[in-house]
Amino acid sequence: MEKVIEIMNLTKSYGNGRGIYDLNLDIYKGDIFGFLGPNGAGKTTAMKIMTGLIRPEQGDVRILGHSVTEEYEKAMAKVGCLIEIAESYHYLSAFDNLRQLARYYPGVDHKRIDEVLELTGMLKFKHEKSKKFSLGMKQRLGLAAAVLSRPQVVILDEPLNGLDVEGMIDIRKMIQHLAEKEQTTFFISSHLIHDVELTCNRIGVIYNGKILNVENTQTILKNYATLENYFVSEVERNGRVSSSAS
Ligand SMILES: Nc1ncnc2c1ncn2[C@@H]1O[C@H](COP(=O)(O)OP(=O)(O)OP(=O)(O)O)[C@@H](O)[C@H]1O
Repeated sequence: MEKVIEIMNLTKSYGNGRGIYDLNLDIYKGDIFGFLGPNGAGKTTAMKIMTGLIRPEQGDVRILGHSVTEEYEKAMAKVGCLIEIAESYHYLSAFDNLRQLARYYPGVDHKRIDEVLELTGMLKFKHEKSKKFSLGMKQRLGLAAAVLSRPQVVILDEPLNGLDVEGMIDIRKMIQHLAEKEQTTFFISSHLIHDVELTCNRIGVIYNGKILNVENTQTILKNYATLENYFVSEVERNGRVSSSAS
């Protein structure tokens, strides 16, 4: 199986002693990988390093064979991402926001813009200015932007932030559609245990800055019936639960 993302010995500690410690993960082509952990576990820290927003103290990340710390542009060439806030030009419509972005990608035409607006449930708001959008609509537009260029790898930090139930279902369908039809590999962080169970085919549990385990979703459900049972069991095996993913 082709390794698309390799996270090797990744370490970053903040002044307060928190952070991530010696993270190791391999993500394979076509994976919808769920990076599951409670608040403060270290998910955003790892993903900021993966997308070059902060530098690690130790270790590295390779995406499609290129080091993020040494060959940043090559590593990110085929990556779409949404980390923390979904930014947009407030005085432009959803369509015009994506048209601006499309200028950087020669293969992206108006048909593709409509396609990603449809996939994210935003087609009906195509001509509305983003300043009028709710948090969930901004998030959907951010997700449309992340997949616009048909990236081979998509890195999403808490993609369901601000989304209602319909939004969660739309985005889950979009992720599964792109993984199947465009062989896109997804790396998705979340503390929403139920959604990770329904969306992801492999799951890594991160807790207090350390990876506890990585397992196929099918195997987890076969052995533990629910992802929640597995999560609690993994956390208890590695130390008591002091907070829980919900
Ligand atoms: N800039 C910073 N300075 C100091 N501590 C930080 C900084 N950024 C994060 N931390 C700490 O590092 C730990 C990991 O934070 P991180 O944001 O990576 O967690 P997370 O898993 O993404 O959490 P959440 O689900 O709440 O977004 C937390 O304990 C947090 O308080």
